[in-house]
Amino acid sequence: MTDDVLDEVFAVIEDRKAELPDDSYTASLFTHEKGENAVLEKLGEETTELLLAAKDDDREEIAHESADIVYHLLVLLAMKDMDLDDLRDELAERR
Ligand SMILES: N=c1c2ncn([C@@H]3O[C@H](COP(=O)(O)OP(=O)(O)OP(=O)(O)O)[C@@H](O)[C@H]3O)c2ncn1[C@@H]1O[C@H](COP(=O)(O)O)[C@@H](O)[C@H]1O
Repeated sequence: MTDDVLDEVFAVIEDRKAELPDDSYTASLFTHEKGENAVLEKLGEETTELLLAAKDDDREEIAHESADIVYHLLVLLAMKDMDLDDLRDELAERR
C-alpha cells in the first residue's frame, strides 16, 4: 500500500478549509470557537485513546486511534498552511 490515501485525505481537508461546508466535521475544526485548541485537544484525546489501546494490545483499536491521530494531524498541518511535503521532508532528512 502506498501513502496515496494520505494525499487524498489531505486534498479533501484543503477543500473543506477553502469551502467551509456546513455539514463537514473538518470545516467545523477550522471555524471552531476554540480556534486551533479544538484540533489540539482532539490530538491529545486521541493520543490518550491510542495509549490505552496499546496497553490493551487491541490491534483494531490501535489502528482506529492511529487513523484519528493522523487525520487530526493533517488538519493541524493545513491550519498552519503546511502540507504533507513538510512532513515527508522532515522524515527524509532523518534517514
Ligand atoms: N479521516 C477523517 C476522520 N477521522 C476522524 N474523524 C472525525 O473525528 C471525530 C473524532 O472525534 P471523537 O473521538 O469524539 O469521535 P468518536 O467516534 O466518538 O470517538 P472514537 O471512538 O472514534 O475515538 C469524529 O467526529 C470523526 O467523524 C474524521 N472526520 C473526517 N475524516 C476525513 O475527512 C473527510 C471529510 O470529512 P468531512 O469534513 O466530515 O466532510 C472524510 O471523508 C474522511 O476522509
